[in-house]
Amino acid sequence: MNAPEVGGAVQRTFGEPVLTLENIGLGFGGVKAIDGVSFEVRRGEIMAIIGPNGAGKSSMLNCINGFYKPQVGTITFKGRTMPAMDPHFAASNGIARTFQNIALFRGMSTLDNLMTGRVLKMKRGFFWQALHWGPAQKEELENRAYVEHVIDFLEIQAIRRTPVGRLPYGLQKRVELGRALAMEPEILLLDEPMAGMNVEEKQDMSRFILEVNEEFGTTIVLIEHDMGVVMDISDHVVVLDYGRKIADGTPDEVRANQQVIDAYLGVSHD
Ligand SMILES: Nc1ncnc2c1ncn2[C@@H]1O[C@H](COP(=O)(O)OP(=O)(O)OP(=O)(O)O)[C@@H](O)[C@H]1O
Repeated sequence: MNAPEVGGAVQRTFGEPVLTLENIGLGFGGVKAIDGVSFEVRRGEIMAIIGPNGAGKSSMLNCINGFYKPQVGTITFKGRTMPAMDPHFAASNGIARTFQNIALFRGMSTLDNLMTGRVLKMKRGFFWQALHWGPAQKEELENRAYVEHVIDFLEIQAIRRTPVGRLPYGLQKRVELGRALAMEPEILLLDEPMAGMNVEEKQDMSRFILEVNEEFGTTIVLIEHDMGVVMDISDHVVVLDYGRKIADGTPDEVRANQQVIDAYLGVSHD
């Protein structure tokens, strides 16, 4: 990745596509949630999917992590071209996800929630874990060390033992990001990471997303309605409207696109 200065703004360029979606079509009964959408996600970029409510953004993330199966099109990931993503293949090959509505274990501590993000990394079976001995103990220590690293990185040391249900909303969102990071993702899917946050919480979350991208080299695909945030942190923006792609480019290109202004940017939304 390099970052030449272009007209004062830093324009980053990226390597090969890490994920390719081609002509994706997904319907629910008579509703076409996604209609012939294609795009590429390049390694190391921060990509945003934007568009009005019901445009198909969450459905798109659900196709990427294998939660939904498109009826049309292909997804290419890790050299495999598939009609639909297999959820286990996605998770075990580094696609992690956060949700629009926080999906944490509310009664469990921050630390324990983050440890659940390590489950796919645990190679030793239940027998060894139960014995808490030998290879299983070593593995647990390694997993714990990685989680501690994530806790330090997200500056949540003070809430490590707090049940997440007792935390304010902004911190719960940060813990959810932490659990996804604990999976050591190659691609991180964030569904409205700033929804419901105040200005200060949004600034913190933006900073963490940029730092995750920078320090862990994680490719990020996010859905977000706050256009200030999207235009500030994204390298690449795809715009959906009624399930169709209406624009695909840099934030500047998308901001200047008349169809995008008419469908989304020019109207009020939250
Ligand atoms: N599981 C489902 N069953 C039936 N219809 C669905 C399902 N998931 C999504 N849809 C429909 O597909 C369309 C696209 O929804 P989707 O949630 O992907 O849009 P979105 O752009 O993420 O919207 P928002 O910004 O409101 O979250 C909508 O008409 C929605 O009602």
